Amino acid sequence: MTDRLQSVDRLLERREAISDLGDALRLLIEHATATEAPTEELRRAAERIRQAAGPLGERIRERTEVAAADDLLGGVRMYNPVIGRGSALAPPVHVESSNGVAVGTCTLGLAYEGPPMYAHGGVSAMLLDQMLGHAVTSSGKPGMTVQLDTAYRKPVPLMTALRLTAEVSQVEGRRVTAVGAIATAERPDEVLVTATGLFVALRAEQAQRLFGPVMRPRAS
Ligand SMILES: CCCCCCCCCCCC(=O)SCCNC(=O)CCNC(=O)[C@H](O)C(C)(C)COP(=O)(O)OP(=O)(O)OC[C@H]1O[C@@H](n2cnc3c(N)ncnc32)[C@H](O)[C@@H]1OP(=O)(O)O
Repeated sequence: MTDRLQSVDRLLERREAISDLGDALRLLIEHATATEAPTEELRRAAERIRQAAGPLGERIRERTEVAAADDLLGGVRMYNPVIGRGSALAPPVHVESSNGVAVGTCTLGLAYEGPPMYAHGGVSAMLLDQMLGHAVTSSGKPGMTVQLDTAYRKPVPLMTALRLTAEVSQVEGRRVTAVGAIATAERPDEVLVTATGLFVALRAEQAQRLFGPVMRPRAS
């Protein structure tokens, strides 16, 4: 096997391990949010979790470093808080996108609760910001969100399969507008939340100023 294939194998193995750890963390968060276990059990669990966290903290990256398992240009972000399979914060949303259109699926657990039984409005906005970002990126003109307007029409139920959609609606020079919505998978035509986002493609000097350290090739 060539070195390159071996390194690809190692990368895929690492991503699989990161996803596995992400799954375990999401299970932990969901159980820790839903638990009515005895108080003593909570104290024991806190101690065991601190023990598990210790070794993970022994080798950590700086803010200016991209995770070794990520591929920025290839769109792999293992710790993104919406789509990252390694992120304890991410549902995670599974997204397919092309030509300015994105479709996502996820189910939100009790950890995302705002009003009882329903998603927090900030979570819905976060999901939609990400979805709009995918639509915009897949249109070939990636940018950063400069404005996000959300309209909450009906509450988003937890523990229910959701369907998220987004599409580019307007391109004006460096400004790209995208619109998106959240519905349940069962009733995709019943809109629960909508969003309109304005994205701005960065000028070269803006990209350098904001992302300079992570744009440099990794030292091997
Ligand atoms: C995994 C793979 C897939 C990838 C999928 C990725 C999904 C990620 C989704 C998450 C996206 C995010 O959350 S991004 C994170 C949140 N966003 C941010 O932190 C952005 C913070 N904002 C900024 O740093 C700055 O605003 C910049 C650098 C974006 C733009 O700089 P600027 O100085 O404001 O704007 P400038 O370049 O001069 O001008 C750009 C044009 O946009 C206009 N403009 C700028 N802001 C606004 C505004 N709020 N409303 C209207 N118009 C605006 C200007 O008037 C100008 O128009 P004209 O003169 O040209 O006509």
